[in-house]
Amino acid sequence: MPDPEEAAMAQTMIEAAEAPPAAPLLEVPEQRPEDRGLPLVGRLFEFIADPLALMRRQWEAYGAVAPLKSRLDEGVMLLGPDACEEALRNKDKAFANEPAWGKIVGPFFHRGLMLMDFDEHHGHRRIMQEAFTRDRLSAYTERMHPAIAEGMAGWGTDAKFKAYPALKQLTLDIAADIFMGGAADTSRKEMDRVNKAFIACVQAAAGIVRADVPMTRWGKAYRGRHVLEDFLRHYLPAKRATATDDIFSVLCHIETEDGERFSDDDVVNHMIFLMMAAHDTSTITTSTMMQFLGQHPEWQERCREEALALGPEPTMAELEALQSLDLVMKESLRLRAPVPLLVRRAVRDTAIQGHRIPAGTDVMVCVQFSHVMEEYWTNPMVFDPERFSPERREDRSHRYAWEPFGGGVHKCIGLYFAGLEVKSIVHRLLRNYHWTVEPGYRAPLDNHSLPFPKDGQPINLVRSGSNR
Ligand code: HEM
Repeated sequence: MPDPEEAAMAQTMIEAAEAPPAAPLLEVPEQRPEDRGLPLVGRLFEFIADPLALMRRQWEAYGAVAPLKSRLDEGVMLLGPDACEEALRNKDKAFANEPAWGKIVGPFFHRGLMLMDFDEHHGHRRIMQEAFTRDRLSAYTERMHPAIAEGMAGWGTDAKFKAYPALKQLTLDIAADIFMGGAADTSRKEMDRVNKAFIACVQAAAGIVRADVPMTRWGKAYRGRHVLEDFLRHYLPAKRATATDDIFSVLCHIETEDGERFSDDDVVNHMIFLMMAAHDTSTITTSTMMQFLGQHPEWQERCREEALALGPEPTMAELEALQSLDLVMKESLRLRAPVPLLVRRAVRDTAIQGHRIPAGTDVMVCVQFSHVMEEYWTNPMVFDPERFSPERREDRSHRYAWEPFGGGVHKCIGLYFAGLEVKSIVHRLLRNYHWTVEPGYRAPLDNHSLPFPKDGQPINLVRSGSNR
């Protein structure tokens, strides 16, 4: 009997010998002089003004693999789901996260899961997976409802309600409970300082001076990181001592089947990253949903009917079965991906879509552009949640046509958590409020870090129920 492994290897060799020779690799197109942008920062300001417009211009000028170079960086933009898929699947392990994300958020979120690579990332992800099992998610959901009810208690009727800052505060309050399990030793004033420290870290992504210089975004973030570390280390011994169902305690106690656990440093680093990863993304998604529901009363009513059919504190399974809300969430994530672009660095020579990508190249995986390409979506700029319905499933036009949570080994580990949090918030809003937004309103986005509405996203909010 031939050894099956040897037989398979022989078969592979025969196939390789018979395969037509690989086509020679193309070079990434030369950047046109008019696309050089400003000295040093290149096209940064063009990106900040309108990322999608820049992505579109690049696609039209160069196609799926577009040069984006400045005096400091050798970059390539990947446009369209084929190119994005190749980079995110990372078949030959040529792309690393740490050197790319590290340049943007590194000192403040170092050793967070997204900033780890290859075997180390795999090891940490296996442990962290234990914090996101269905049982755990179900426990977080139960805890979330009272935190949301309390956070929303102060909201009243207001013709110019600023939805974005209110939701940001709400998701911070939820995080204090679900992630931290409360912070009994910390006064309200001290907690505000911690929140500010956290926000300083998040905002560092848009810093132009990338060093510890006082008063700059990075300077503030360096100090912020210290505040966060001190805060978490203060509570660490108590969290290690007693297992509770907040994420901080869970990270202290989880272990894999092989008995692997997080060290104290790991717990602190993962906590800081997790809070960052969960916070702005969920806030942006919720506020986008509020905008579209305010502009499309028929959808708001449809979602409200489903919300009223359930109690005020639905279980995880009930939330997952809210069909209309799910369609609205997917469509909102499509039109405004909270993370519009992912970054990688080639750590060895590789190729994307037949183009040579030398080691050292920074690549930008342009998720948001895939979401609005006419090749994959009908009337892509129109809010049409039904496109995700079982009859249409436009997102199936390509495996990476809709990729708000990324793909490959770094795909968002919190995507189910995010769905539960966002839906729990909107569920309660639908039961207690009606709201409208001007049909022609377009949120003026600040794109320095993740895209948020600069005007706070005013809505006309009318209270219609009493914490039901
Ligand atoms: C709507 C909300 C969210 C969106 C759109 C989102 C999006 C993403 C994306 C695009 C990535 C991939 C980054 C990359 O490949 O470079 C990612 C990774 C990650 N996300 Fe989320 N996220 C959301 C909510 C959350 C929440 C609620 C948590 C935690 C509770 C979380 C934790 C993480 C972590 C830990 C990673 C790194 C995973 C890894 O590298 O293995 N995210 N997220």
